[in-house]
Amino acid sequence: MRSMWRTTRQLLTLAWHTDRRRLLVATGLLSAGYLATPLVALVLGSFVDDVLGGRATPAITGGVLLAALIMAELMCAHFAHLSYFELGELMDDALRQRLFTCVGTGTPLENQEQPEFADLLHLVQRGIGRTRSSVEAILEFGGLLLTLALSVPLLFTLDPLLGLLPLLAVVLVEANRLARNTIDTAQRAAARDDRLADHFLWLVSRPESAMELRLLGLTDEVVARHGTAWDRASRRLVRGERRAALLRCAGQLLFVTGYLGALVLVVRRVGGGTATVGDLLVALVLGIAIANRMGVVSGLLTVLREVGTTLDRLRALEDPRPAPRRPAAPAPTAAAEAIELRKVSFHYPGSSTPALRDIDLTIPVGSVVALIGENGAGKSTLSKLLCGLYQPTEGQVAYRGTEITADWLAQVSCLFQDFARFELTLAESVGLGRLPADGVPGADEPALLRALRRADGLDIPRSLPDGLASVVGRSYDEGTELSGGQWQKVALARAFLREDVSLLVLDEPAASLDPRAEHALLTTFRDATAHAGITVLVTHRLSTVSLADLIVVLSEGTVAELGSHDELIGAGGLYADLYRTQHRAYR
Ligand SMILES: Nc1ncnc2c1ncn2[C@@H]1O[C@H](COP(=O)(O)OP(=O)(O)OP(=O)(O)O)[C@@H](O)[C@H]1O
Repeated sequence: MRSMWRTTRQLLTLAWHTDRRRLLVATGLLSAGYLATPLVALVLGSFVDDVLGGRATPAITGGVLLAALIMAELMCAHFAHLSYFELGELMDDALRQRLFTCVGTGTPLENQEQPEFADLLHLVQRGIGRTRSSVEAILEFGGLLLTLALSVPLLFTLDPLLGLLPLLAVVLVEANRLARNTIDTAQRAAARDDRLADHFLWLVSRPESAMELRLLGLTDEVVARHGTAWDRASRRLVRGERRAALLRCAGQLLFVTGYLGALVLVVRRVGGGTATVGDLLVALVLGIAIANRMGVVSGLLTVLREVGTTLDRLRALEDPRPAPRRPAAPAPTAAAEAIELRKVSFHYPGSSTPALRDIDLTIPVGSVVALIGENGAGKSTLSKLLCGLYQPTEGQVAYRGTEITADWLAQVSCLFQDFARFELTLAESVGLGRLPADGVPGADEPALLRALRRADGLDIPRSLPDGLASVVGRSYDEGTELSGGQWQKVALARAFLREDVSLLVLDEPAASLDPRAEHALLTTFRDATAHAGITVLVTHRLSTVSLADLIVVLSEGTVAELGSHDELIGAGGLYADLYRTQHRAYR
C-alpha cells in the first residue's frame, strides 16, 4: 500500500509539472461528477416516494432536478475524460524523454551492454504506455473516496450494517493486488524470451540480415526459433494471467455476495414498514454506484501498480549499481604531455575474467599509436577506456597529469567498428560529428567538405543527385543507398569533423575500404595527427600499423609488446610473427 501512495505522489508531481491546468480541470470536473452521484440517489428516492404518495408538485420538481443532475454527471465525466487523456499523453511523452536521456547519456556504457539492462529496458518501454491511464486511476480513486465520504453516512442512516458495505471493497483491492503481483512475476520471467522473439523478428525483417538468411536457407529456422521463444514467453504470461484471473474472480465473488446480503436487509425493512421504497432505491443506486466504481477503480489500481513498477524500473535504469570502489592508483607523473594508463584493469559487469589487466602505458601527445593483437585481446575495450566511455575497474587514465572525467568526451573523436548509419541528408550524417552552437548539424559546408576530403569521400556528394543535401540510406523514398565502404567514409568524415581534438580513435577505419581508399587514408594519418593530439588506430592490417610511432601489442588483456615497427620486428616476438604471417598470406 505504501508503494501505491509513493507512486500516486510521484505521478501527481509529474502531472503537476507536466500540465497543471489540465490536471486542475480534470480534478474539478471529476469531483463535480462524483458529488452528483449521491445527490442523484437522494433525489431519486424522494422523487419515487412523492410519486407513490401522489404529491404532484414536489414530484415534478424532483423529476426536473433528477434529469439536470444526471446530465451534469454525464457532462462532467465526458469533459474530465478529455482533460486527463491529454494529460496522460503528455506524461507518457515526459517519461519517454527521461528514458531516452538515461539510455542516451546517463547509463555507463558497460552496464548498457548487459542483458539484465536490456531486459529492464524492454519492460520499461512496454510499461510506459500504461502511464496514460494512471492519471485516470488516481483521479477515479480520489472520486471514489469522495463518493464513499458522502454515501457511507447516507447508507448508515438507512441501516448501520449497510454502512459497512464499502469494507468489502478491501477484499476486492487485495485480490487485485495479489493478481498484479502474479502478472509482474510472469512478465519478468518472460522478458528474456520476449526479447529473443523480437530479435528473431528483427533479423527476418531487416534487409541486411534477411539477405544472408535467404542465402543460407535459414529463414524457416529463424521463424521457427521466433515461434519457440514466443511460445515460451506466451505460456509464462498466460499461466500468470490465469492465476491472476482466479484471484480476481474470488475477490469479486466475495464482494457481490456481501452486496446482495445488504440488499436483502433493506428489502426486509421495507416489508416490515421501517423503510420506504425510496430508501430501497437510495440503497440500490448507492450500492450499484459504489460497486461499479470499486470495479473501475480496482482495475485502474492495477494500472497504477503496473506504472509504479515501471517507475521503479526506470529509476533502476537511471541509477545503475555504483561502480566498485577502486584502490588508489599510483599518481601519474606530473603534467606529462601524454595520456597515461596506470595499473588499469577492466572487468565487464558480470564477467569473471578481466578484459584488461594491469595496463601501464604512456602515449605521448602528437603520436600515432597502433593497438594490435588477436581477436578478443582487448583492443576495442582499451580504445573505449581511452575515450572515457568505460571507467577502469582498477587504476587510472590521465591526460596531461589529470584523471579524465566525463568532460573528456568533448575532446575526443572516434570511429568504432560498429559505427552508426544515420539515414539523414549527407550533410547531416557527417555534420552530427560536431553540433554547432545553433544545433543545426551540417550547415558549415566548407568544414563538411574538408572532413570528407580527409576521409577520401569527396566522390560521395558528387555521385548523389543533390550532393550534400541528398538523403542517404533507403529507409525513405527519396534516399540513395551507399555501399559499405561509402558508409564507412561517411562515418570517418564524421569523426574528422571534430578538428583539434586531443584524441582521435579509429577502430578498423579501413575495414570496408578498397586498396586505393586505404592508401589515401594512410597518407592522411600524418595530417590527422596535425589535427588531433593523439591518434589511436585499432587494426588488424599490419601494413597500416607500420606507419605508427608506437605499436602496442595486446595479448589476453595485457600489453605483450611495445615499440616501433622496426624495434618489434627486430625483437622477433608476437608482432614479428603476426607481421610475417600476414605478409606471406598477401604475397
Ligand atoms: N560487452 C561485453 N560484455 C562482456 N564481455 C565483453 C564485452 N565486449 C567484449 N567482451 C570481452 O572482452 C574481451 C576483449 O574484447 P575486445 O572487444 O576488447 O577485443 P578486441 O581485441 O577488440 O577483439 P577483435 O579483434 O575481435 O575486435 C573479450 O574476451 C570479449 O569476449
